[in-house]
Order: sequence, then structure tokens, then C-alpha cells
Amino acid sequence: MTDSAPWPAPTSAAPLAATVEVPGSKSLTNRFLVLAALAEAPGTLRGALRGRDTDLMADALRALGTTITEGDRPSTWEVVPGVFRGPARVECGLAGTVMRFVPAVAALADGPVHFDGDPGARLRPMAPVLEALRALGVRVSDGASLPFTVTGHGSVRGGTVDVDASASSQFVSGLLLAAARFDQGLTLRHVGPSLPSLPHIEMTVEVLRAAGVVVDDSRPGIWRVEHGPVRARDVRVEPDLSNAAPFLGAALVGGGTVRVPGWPEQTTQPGRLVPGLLERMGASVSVAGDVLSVTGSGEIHGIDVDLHAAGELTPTIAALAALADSPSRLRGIAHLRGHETDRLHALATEITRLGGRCEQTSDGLVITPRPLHAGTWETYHDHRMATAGALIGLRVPGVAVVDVATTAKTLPGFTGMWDAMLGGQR
Ligand SMILES: O=C(O)C1=C[C@@H](OP(=O)(O)O)[C@@H](O)[C@H](O)C1
Ligand SMILES: C=C(OP(=O)(O)O)C(=O)O
Repeated sequence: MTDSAPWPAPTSAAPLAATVEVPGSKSLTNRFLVLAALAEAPGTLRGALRGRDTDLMADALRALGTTITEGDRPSTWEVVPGVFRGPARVECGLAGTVMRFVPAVAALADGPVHFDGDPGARLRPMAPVLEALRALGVRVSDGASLPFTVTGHGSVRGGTVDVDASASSQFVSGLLLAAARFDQGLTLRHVGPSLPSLPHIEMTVEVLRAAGVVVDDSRPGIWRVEHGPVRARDVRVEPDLSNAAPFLGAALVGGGTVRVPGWPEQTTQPGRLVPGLLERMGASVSVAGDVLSVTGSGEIHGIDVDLHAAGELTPTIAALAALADSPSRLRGIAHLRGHETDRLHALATEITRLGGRCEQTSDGLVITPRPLHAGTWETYHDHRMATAGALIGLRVPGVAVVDVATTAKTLPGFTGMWDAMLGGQR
């Protein structure tokens, strides 16, 4: 994958006039898959994302005994729950959702389930999930990161557990998703300094409730999931609003308008913050029915923003900030050092390589725009580094994005979508 020639990012020659259909949300697809596997009867996902992360999730659940088949189209998945069993092997790739959501499901299996992933996955924080499972009476091999083995005996006691989720909200989500199947349910208390990505935890609570699970989240930092059945559902997955961000951001860079249909009126996705962020950076935003339109003039303003709740938007905002007419400060995102790569280091290195100024702080980035020049944009196996490089290349001629295929993690066919967006130029 990394051997192919870097992708010459196209520049935009004229104002954009494009409508971009964005595939389903990674975060929702993988939550719905897990809940469908835990459910008491067969269910269906429609509009599911088919990307590396979601295919890995489907394969992981299949390995544990779930039957998952394609329906009338690739984005439809029929899920028939089975009895979870080991021995099994789970390949996590670089997917945080797979490595953090599946261990608690594997704990319900009878037999050993071995987890491993990409070399980069072995560097991602995992310890709080493994320690929590041990505290709940589950046998987990020694160690604090991938690879590891979870050896269940067909049930999990559950009860109360303290988790430091300051490095990732996924530690909380992963335990809550399976908790209704624990004998005593689960009370989870976050005990760390701060909790990132709260919208993603709200998303977990919302999908659990929609599946009939009783969740009490009335006390900040504490969640109670009652033992009980997980109802089977026929669900439609919203478009991935975080993946819409680079396309909508392109309207600011190239000028013109980009529209994304299917924009939900209400959503727990952190990408709901995208229109407001782009507005602050100079865009005008409108909604007609379910179509979100972002219009830019080509002028981009710097922004001072805390992205703690929506860290996955950082690469897009950082790319725009590098092209802005004033400095930006992105705060509250120290946990991005444990994402697909150390995103603060990666963004600072690549923006600097193109002649820009991007400094790391203890919890974020300070970006001072400077004229940028042609060069290579490394992506570090990070899908959002690749889309960030494409955004910069829209304005700066001669940007070559290394391993653009890494976008397949959540956005297969990205370069075709990007070209099609530019094909809509007036
Ligand atoms: O639960 C989820 O689906 C996610 C939670 C967030 O993780 P962190 O809390 O580790 O940032 C987010 O960045 C990631 O892209 C998806
Ligand atoms: C952090 C991300 O992914 P993951 O689900 O692998 O944590 C992301 O998609 O930005």
C-alpha cells in the first residue's frame, strides 16, 4: 500500500460547485454492528460505511460467532447474532473502535480470543480497557497494549469499575456497549483528569437506549448500564460528518460552494460542529431540507478553538489554518498523540516541511500562516492526514500526498470523490 507513488493533489482552478455524497459514519456503523451482534434477534444496518475499520469490525464479530452478510447492496448488512465463542483471532488494523469495543464482547465468549493489529496499533493506549476487564473478573493476558488475549468463560460478572479515560473516550464506549450483557450490568466511573470526545460517549448512550438498554448518565463522569436484553433493530446510518469536513473545507480553500446531502437535523456526531467552525473561519453556511451548503470566498480566517470534544476534526482545521490570513490556536487535544499517529507531531512536521509554521504546545498546535511551497506530505497511515494534505494541495501547487490509499480506513474511493468534487468547478 505504501509503495505506490505519492498522489499529486489537484489544485482548484475555479470556484467549486459540487454536491458530495458522504458514506456512512464509521462511529455509528461500528456501534450498530456491535449492538446487532449482542442483540436477541437478527437486525439490519443500512447506509453502513464500508471501509477498512468497519470491515475489520464485521470480521471481528464474525470470528466470535456472529453471522454478517451483505444485503441488497454493499452498504446493507444483515446481522444474525450467535453464541460468542473462542478460540478466535481479532485483527484490529489501526481501528480504535475495534481494539477498544471488541474486547468486552470477547469477554462474553467461551474461550481465548487473541487481538493484534498494525504495528502502529500496538502503540495506541489500551491499558484502561484491559485493566477494567481484569477488575470485572475477566482473564486478560499480561501487558498493557496490543497484542493481548481475552479468555472468557461465557459470562461476565460486571459491577462497578473505575476507568481513566483521559486518553480516549473509546475506553468508556467499549465497556458500556457490552455492559447490558454483563450479569450485574455496569457502573463505570471516569477517574482521570479530563474526558475527550464527549459527543462520542453521548452517541454510545443514545444507540444503547435506542436498543432498549437502560442507561443512567445523569451524573457527570458516571454511567450506569442495567443488565437486560439488547433489542434487534433495522437502522439507517447517518453520513460521516467528520469525513464531510475536508470536502466542506474545500469550499473555503477554493471558493465556491460544496453541498452535502443527508445532513442530520439532530446528531451525536462531533462533526455537527463543522458548520460552526467553518463559519468562524470565513464560510457562509446554509441548510435547505437535509442539504448543508458551505460557501467560501477563498479567504480563510484563523481560529482559536478548543477541539477537546471533536479531536478527529483537527487535521482538517489545521490544514485550513495553515492557509488562513491570521494565526490559529487549536487547544484541548493532547490525546491526539495516541490517535492513528501522534497527530500533533505529524501535522507540525508536515506543515513545516511545506514552509509553514506550526508549533506543538502541551495540548495542541499554534499555526502561523506563511506562504507554502510544493513538497511531499507524509501521512503516517492516518486517513485524516491524507485528507488534510489534499486540502492544502488544493491551494498549493505540487503537494504530493504519500500513501493516499490510507484513506480507505474510513473513506475508500477518496481520490475519486475529490476529483469529482473538482469536476464540478464552474
Ligand atoms: O468512539 C468513537 O467512535 C470515536 C471516538 C473518538 O476517539 P478518542 O476519544 O480516542 O479521540 C474519535 O476521535 C474517534 O475517531 C472515534
Ligand atoms: C481517531 C480516529 O480513529 P479511531 O477510531 O481509530 O480512534 C479517527 O478516525 O480520527
